[in-house]
Amino acid sequence: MDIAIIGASGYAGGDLMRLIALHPDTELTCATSRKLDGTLVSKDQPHLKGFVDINYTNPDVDKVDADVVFLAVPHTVAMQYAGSLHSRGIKTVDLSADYRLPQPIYEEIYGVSHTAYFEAPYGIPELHRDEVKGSIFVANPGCFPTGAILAAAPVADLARTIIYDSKTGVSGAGDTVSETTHYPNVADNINPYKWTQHRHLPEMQLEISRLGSQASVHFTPHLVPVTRGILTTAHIITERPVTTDEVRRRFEHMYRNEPFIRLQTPKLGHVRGTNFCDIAFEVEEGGRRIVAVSAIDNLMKGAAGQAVQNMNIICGLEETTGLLFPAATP
Ligand SMILES: NC(=O)C1=CN([C@@H]2O[C@H](COP(=O)(O)OP(=O)(O)OC[C@H]3O[C@@H](n4cnc5c(N)ncnc54)[C@H](OP(=O)(O)O)[C@@H]3O)[C@@H](O)[C@H]2O)C=CC1
Ligand SMILES: CC(=O)N[C@@H](CCC(=O)OP(=O)(O)O)C(=O)O
Repeated sequence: MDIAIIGASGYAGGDLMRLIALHPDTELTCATSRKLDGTLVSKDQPHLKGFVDINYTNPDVDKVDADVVFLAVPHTVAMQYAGSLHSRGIKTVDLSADYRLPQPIYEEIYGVSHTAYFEAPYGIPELHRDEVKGSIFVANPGCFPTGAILAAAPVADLARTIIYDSKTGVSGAGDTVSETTHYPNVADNINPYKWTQHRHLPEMQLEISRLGSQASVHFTPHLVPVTRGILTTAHIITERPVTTDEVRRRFEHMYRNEPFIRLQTPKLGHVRGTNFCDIAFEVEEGGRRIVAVSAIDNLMKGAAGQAVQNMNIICGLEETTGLLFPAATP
């Protein structure tokens, strides 16, 4: 299958190229960057030398001819491309936020009018596999929501309140340097940000309610001095006392056939560079609080890895193709 990546020079685009190069059924035929138009990809991303030997091109979406297109451009930009791809029936996985939310919520949170809205499945395959399967356009979820939703999903309907506390690596901010991501401001530091109103909160709220839960959902992210990874601690306050056995049964049942969910102590080093989401939980004495923790790589299960998982599904391939490998650790 021919693959085009719009926004290939970014962090998510870079990981997509790595995965597409190793995938047995795909060939990268188009990798776009406006700033690097005409440059050999491996000159910009030397780790891909020997794996990707095409030049970046300027994006011209009406001329994109591929079996699958990945949109790895910022939110509000993806919608400029999505309408044309959708109407031409080209299979697309959008890594931006442009199709993750109902239009009115999107417009309120992102402060823009949506110019090419249509409904798309929310691409967490573990929760929406059948919808993804029947679609040609998938909204790949946000990185924080992926880890947060998977941590609480098996017990969401038991919850009265869910409080998410996440620690994220700096690559989540993309490859643009800002004061927040400047090395001396990140190193040896932990910085909370958007304490109560992060733009990913509505994604979490919506998915938790789709799981049959009335819980109120809260979220605070922290920037930590690592490059990749998100560790999320979910404090799940329950409506009634629960037991460890009951909670264990729920986690084991929901994730019994999921190749990318591993029920084991979550550590960033064990998922780095991979599409795995590691999850563990503990029930507080008295059974009124479940502490569930997840670890993902924000650029993999949080972006490019999950996008390839979704591509495999919409293309009728084995879901794990090109994605089953362990982390390099330590
Ligand atoms: N980083 C992460 O952990 C995650 C990122 N995402 C999402 O994936 C997408 C890409 O993120 P990330 O790789 O971090 O971002 P980067 O800033 O690292 O890369 C953005 C890419 O988009 C291109 N681009 C930017 N503006 C435009 C434009 N107006 N038209 C065409 N191309 C454009 C850039 O190249 P050029 O400017 O040269 O054209 C570059 O290739 C975003 O929507 C992001 O929110 C999702 C989950 C996690
Ligand atoms: C560290 C950092 O800045 N992280 C980003 C989220 C990562 C991301 O890319 O968000 P999407 O998945 O919606 O694209 C943030 O907090 O806004």
